[in-house]
Amino acid sequence: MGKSEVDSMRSARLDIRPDNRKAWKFYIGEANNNNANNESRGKQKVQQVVNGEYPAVLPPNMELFSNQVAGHMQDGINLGMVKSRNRVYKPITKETCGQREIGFYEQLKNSRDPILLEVKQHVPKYYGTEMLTVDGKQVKYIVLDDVTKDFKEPCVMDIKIGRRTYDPLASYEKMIKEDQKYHETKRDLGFCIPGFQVFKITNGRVCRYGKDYGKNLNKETVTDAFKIFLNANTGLNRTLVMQLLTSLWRIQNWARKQRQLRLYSSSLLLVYDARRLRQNQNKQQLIQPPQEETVPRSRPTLKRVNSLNRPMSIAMRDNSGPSRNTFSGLLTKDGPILRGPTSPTRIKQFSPLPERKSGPPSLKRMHSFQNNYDKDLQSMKADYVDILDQLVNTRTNQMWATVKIIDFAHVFPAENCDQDTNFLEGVENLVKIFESFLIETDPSFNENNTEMNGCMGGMR
Ligand SMILES: Nc1ncnc2c1ncn2[C@@H]1O[C@H](COP(=O)(O)OP(=O)(O)OP(=O)(O)O)[C@@H](O)[C@H]1O
Ligand SMILES: O=P(O)(O)O[C@@H]1[C@H](O)[C@H](O)[C@@H](OP(=O)(O)O)[C@H](OP(=O)(O)O)[C@H]1O
Repeated sequence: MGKSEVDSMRSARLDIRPDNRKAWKFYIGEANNNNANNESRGKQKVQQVVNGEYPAVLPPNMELFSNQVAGHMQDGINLGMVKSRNRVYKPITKETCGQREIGFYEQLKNSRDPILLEVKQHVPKYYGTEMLTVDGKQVKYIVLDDVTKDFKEPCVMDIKIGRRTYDPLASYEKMIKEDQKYHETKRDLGFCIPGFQVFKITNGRVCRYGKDYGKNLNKETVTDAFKIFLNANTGLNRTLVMQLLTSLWRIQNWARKQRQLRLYSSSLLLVYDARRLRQNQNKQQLIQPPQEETVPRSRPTLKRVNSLNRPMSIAMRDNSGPSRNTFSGLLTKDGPILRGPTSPTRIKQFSPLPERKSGPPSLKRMHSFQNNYDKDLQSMKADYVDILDQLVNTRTNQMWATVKIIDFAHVFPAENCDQDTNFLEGVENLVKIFESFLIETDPSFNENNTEMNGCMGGMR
């Protein structure tokens, strides 16, 4: 995104004086650091700035959830998410949708079905429902684990999955209304971005981007949105991208297998801790030689990699090679599962805190771009395994980024036992974008990319 675009969006910044009655969902720009985890801040202020800017009269120990980035907010008409300690409370305002969502969580709670047991790992923990008195009215809430609870500076992005975001019972008007929203990204990518917040690692300020920003994105500018979210202005962080991809690959793998659900209008919630990112970046700066620090990581030459068709998802590519041992997209606590010619195999026994013997994976493209590129991806994958090993198999507190599936208000049973392509395609496109970021974080990417640009100009 160019500076002028950022500036023009900044001009849309919302005045956060108490008498301002606009919801922050229209807000784009910087706000005070009103991190909900920062208990020293006044509750009243948090309630004014976030979640629709309408303070609600809440039960004691409850407050508006300041890390809510999308969905229905406290705005004078709708109720927003509230929180208490480590739990968030989602109000049931539409009876049918609410019952459907409760039904889904209850089904997960009681099921022994392997597919449901697997997806349970990717949804927030469910604590049942509770009645609360809000603004003098009795309201039923779904109680969930707050997925931002362990993060000091939670960066949160809501990505609504699917070209189609209405369910089979939607009215004609609802279908039209949904199809008109976030039109370009839904049509071209199968997902849209209704909102996100990011703590800038450079100054600790929180920036929020609402639905109006998301509705104007297209398949090119969506990359800018991700880079803003990932704090990439000082360079994309490889560990961050890898952690998010680890979750995304697992969700993708589940979505490829499952044949029993249709997830309409569900979201993937990407969360990470900017505090940990800052620490990680600082550590990197101490280890890396100074000249590497000055090399810009993101260059305009990324177009080829960012194409939705290329590269194919690494995990998808793996599934297509019957004669090779390849990453299946399935990670277990014992490490990634590889798919061989006959049966799934585990490529290596992971030991805690392994040492990387060689340097980071690199792309080498000397002659044919196509051939070497494919091989490069394969060999890079072996190196990713080392990183995955560190991320997945060691202490969980080393994880400071994850992805959860949320919002099951429009979940339906699958009628013909086939894939939920509407959900799957959105996830796969998202995975491809993050895989392109992973390649971009390869230390030798820029070097090789520059080499390639000399002889491959026509390819872009
Ligand atoms: N378990 C959770 N932990 C942390 N934040 C959450 C959690 N669940 C939801 N949120 C926050 O609340 C927002 C809205 O959640 P959700 O999509 O479930 O609500 P909704 O009102 O049904 O949304 P929509 O208007 O898209 O139907 C999310 O974007 C996210 O910021
Ligand atoms: O992103 P936007 O522009 O806010 O669009 C809203 C979004 O699609 C919600 O998912 C939807 O709620 P449901 O999922 O409950 O249908 C809501 O419908 P609503 O206006 O009927 O509440 C839409 O307005």
